[in-house]
Amino acid sequence: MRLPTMSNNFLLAPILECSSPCFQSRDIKLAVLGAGSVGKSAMIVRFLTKRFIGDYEPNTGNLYSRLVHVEGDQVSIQIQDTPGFIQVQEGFVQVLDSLSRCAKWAEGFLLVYSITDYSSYQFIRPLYQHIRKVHPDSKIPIVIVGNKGDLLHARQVQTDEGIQLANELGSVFLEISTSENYHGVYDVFQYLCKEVSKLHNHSSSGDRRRSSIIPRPKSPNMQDLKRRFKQALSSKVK
Ligand SMILES: Nc1nc2c(ncn2[C@@H]2O[C@H](COP(=O)(O)OP(=O)(O)OP(=O)(O)O)[C@@H](O)[C@H]2O)c(=O)[nH]1
Repeated sequence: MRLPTMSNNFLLAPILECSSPCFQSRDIKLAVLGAGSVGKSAMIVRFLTKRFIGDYEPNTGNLYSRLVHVEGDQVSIQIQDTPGFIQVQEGFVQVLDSLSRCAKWAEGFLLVYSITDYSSYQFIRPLYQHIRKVHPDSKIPIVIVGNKGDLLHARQVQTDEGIQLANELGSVFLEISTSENYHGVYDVFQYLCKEVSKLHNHSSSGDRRRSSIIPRPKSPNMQDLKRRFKQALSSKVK
């Protein structure tokens, strides 16, 4: 299957339609970032369809929308697939702009490099720092993924390097093969969805707590009302 190239960065997935209408009030918004052809589109499609589809048009920023199950609950997720920034020379400003917009929009991030491409690994740190800069106060979940784990003969990034980087940045790390192992991809997206859900729950319980300290409107004082009613009656009688 070839996915059509789209220029609209925030296009709502015409390719992978929702399995049923997306009625949830609060979507989980994820973004998949990485420099070059590290397998971002393949990972998203693998997660949503379970299939590995190996051939894609260069990605210009598709948004996928779908209902999925997270810990038994059905949730609506949106996944932004972002272009491989570094390789794009023309319209560089526009690409950076789309990165910033995406960083502001998403609530959970997947930073992907390919174990066969050292430069894609080197791009993870600045990406991570950019996201943290955009969300300075939040505990926004970020997972670092070393993809193409099946291409051992072409490995340029050692597993230890991935672990070390993630430890330094305080992030979660996983090395996976999108082509050979669906479960790795599934685990990564499930983890992110759970973490974002936790943040949603946390902020909504904050809302509940806030609303519980807002003073309830006072109910009318019945004794006072009765007294005034009696007074009014007795003055009429007079
Ligand atoms: N061997 C192997 N190939 C993979 C894997 N994941 C993706 N690929 C291949 O890597 C190439 C790039 O995959 P894409 O999903 O298009 O990568 P992308 O990051 O979306 O690339 P851009 O569109 O340039 O941003 C394709 O030929 C995929 O088939 C993997 O785990 N193993």
